[in-house]
Amino acid sequence: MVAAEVLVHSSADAVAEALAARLMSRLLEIQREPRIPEIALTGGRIATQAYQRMGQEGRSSAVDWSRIGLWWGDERFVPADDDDRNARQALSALSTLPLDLTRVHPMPASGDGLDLDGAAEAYEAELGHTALDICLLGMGPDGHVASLFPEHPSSYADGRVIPVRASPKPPPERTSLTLEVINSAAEVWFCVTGADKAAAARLALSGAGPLQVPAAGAHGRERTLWLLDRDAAADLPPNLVSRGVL
Ligand SMILES: O=C(O)[C@H](O)[C@@H](O)[C@H](O)[C@H](O)COP(=O)(O)O
Repeated sequence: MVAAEVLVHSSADAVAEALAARLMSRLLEIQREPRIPEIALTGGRIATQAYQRMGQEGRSSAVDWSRIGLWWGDERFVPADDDDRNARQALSALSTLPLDLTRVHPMPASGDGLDLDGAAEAYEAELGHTALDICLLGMGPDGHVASLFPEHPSSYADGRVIPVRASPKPPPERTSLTLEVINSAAEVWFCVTGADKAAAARLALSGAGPLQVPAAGAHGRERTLWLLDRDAAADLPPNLVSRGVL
């Protein structure tokens, strides 16, 4: 497994700014190969702030927004027009960009004609074995990533896309990629801010078990990047941060 790179920024805003800049730069690099980047997006405040920044600055960048595949790491199983939908938040932030919607793959919403199991199955079929270039992840204060929660059936489930019931964080019904898919991505990028994440960040970066701390089990094949603010990094061992590498 490649060592995690740990980068600490001065504030949550700086993490969002860095995430947006890094994403745009990496998208451009992949397009120049030339290839269509396939990216799994996350929900969460910082990622959404980064998407807003991309929505504002992206048009003047050299990124070809019509040649990007967008997927989601997890989704709340609520109606498509519910503001809680990760996809709705991201796509509203990115609405200024000329995305090719045939390459945009939100997870099914409730009311789309599928029950929760059917929604997970349909997304698994749609995703197939798409080679994800980057999987973005937030992390909850409990160490959850996507909708894989500690000591919860979601963290034990087999499969590539799973239905999640009785989520400890509302809403209770969700769909989620599993670690099998997340860890097949070339790169996994975490964006984690706030003092309430400090303990989980320490555990995740110190070899905790993935059933107890799902974030500990997420890593990219080629790169695992942690973008944190000072508050979230406060409990990390100093050697980890100063060397910048685990
Ligand atoms: O589906 C969800 O409930 C969220 O997407 C959640 O998984 C989020 O990514 C983390 O809780 C981090 O969120 P913040 O970055 O806003 O703290």
